[in-house]
Amino acid sequence: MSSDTGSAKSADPHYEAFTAWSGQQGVRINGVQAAQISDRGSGIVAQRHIEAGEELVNVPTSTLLTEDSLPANLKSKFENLSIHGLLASFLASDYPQLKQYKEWAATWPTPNDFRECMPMLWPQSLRTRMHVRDSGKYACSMLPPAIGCGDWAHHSLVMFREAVGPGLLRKQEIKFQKDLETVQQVLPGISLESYRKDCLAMCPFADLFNHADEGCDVAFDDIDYTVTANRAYEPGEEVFVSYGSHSNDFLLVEYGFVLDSNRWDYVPIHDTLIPDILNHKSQRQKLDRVGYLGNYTLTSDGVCHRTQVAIRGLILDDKDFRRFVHGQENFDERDEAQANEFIATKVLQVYNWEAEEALQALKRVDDIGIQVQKGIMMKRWVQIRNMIQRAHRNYASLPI
Ligand SMILES: C[S@@+](CC[C@H](N)C(=O)[O-])C[C@H]1O[C@@H](n2cnc3c(N)ncnc32)[C@H](O)[C@@H]1O
Repeated sequence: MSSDTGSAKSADPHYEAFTAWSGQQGVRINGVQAAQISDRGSGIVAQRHIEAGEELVNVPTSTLLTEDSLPANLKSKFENLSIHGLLASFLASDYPQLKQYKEWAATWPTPNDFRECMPMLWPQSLRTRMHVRDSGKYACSMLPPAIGCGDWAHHSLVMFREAVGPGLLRKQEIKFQKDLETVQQVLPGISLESYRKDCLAMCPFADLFNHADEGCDVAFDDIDYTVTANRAYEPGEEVFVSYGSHSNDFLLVEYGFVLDSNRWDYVPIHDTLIPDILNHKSQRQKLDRVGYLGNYTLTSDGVCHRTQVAIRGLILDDKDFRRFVHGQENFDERDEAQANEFIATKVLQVYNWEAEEALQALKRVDDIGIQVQKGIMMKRWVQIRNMIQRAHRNYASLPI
């Protein structure tokens, strides 16, 4: 499930039975149906012309599978378990209450679907590689920096690894591991594979909508969950909702796919600023005092304003720095050129080098069992490289 250019065909019989079952639970479905979409499993398509503002799906809140719908004797067994953990324990268990979701469960992703798309389940050969440098061999990440743990291969960053916090994947793994340990103490027989089918709340039928960076309107209260058309749709067209304003790195770690076109996409560039800016106490304090410490990002349009401030902290004297922060800068071409030079060489060239290296290393991965995973990762690195190269045009006259 890796792209947003899929084509639709009718869903298999499981989905017909699930649609009928959803109707029996009180779910109203209007003008849309489940369909199989290449590269993203199932999805929802328009059955007929749909007008903007039409209600497409209405799900009674009482039919959602949430913490509240779990058996009391399951919940009472656990303290400090996340909702994800509780739901996963229920789905992995043999509680008789599970039987009522039989038609729904037949449409859930298989363990193999998870193995293919969720980085948490990818083998080490796709996560880490050894990088040889004059002074030795380093284990570095093949995952994009936002996802991995700061294990960059670039020489300017190797010595600052410790300063880089855990990436999105590591944070997810820490949470997962903590929940799993709690669950295994209480239910020692639980299988890891079934437990991994993780969730927060499950919403019958509406969960079939795939994500786009802009989608239908979703409203939710104590009574119902409704999806309303944000624009007109033609028959056969896929109808999306938005899971949130997420970057592709986040979508990859949490949902197992990246969008081809994502207006919310960015990459964090904190790490690349560590050697020159963030590793120096006085610079950190200076930025902290004005509220500009951390959260530095890059999009195809260039670095964010916070990054510009961080770099000005390095190249301007205190007086000019304060003026810059307050938007009263005395524009000086030399300062601008110095900042551009810093961005082009210290941020973008470093990141571009990392992307090229990771792509080369990924090309060499020839394990036949992980070609889908490799494809997703290469796609993400190519996106990152393109983002860097487009941004670079703003700061240098020659291409990277
Ligand atoms: C809520 S489900 C949507 C229904 C799902 N496609 C299915 O077959 O059951 C979310 C999952 O669908 C897939 N997905 C959603 N939007 C996608 C997209 N734009 N491109 C690729 N996969 C997508 C991802 O695997 C994601 O974890």
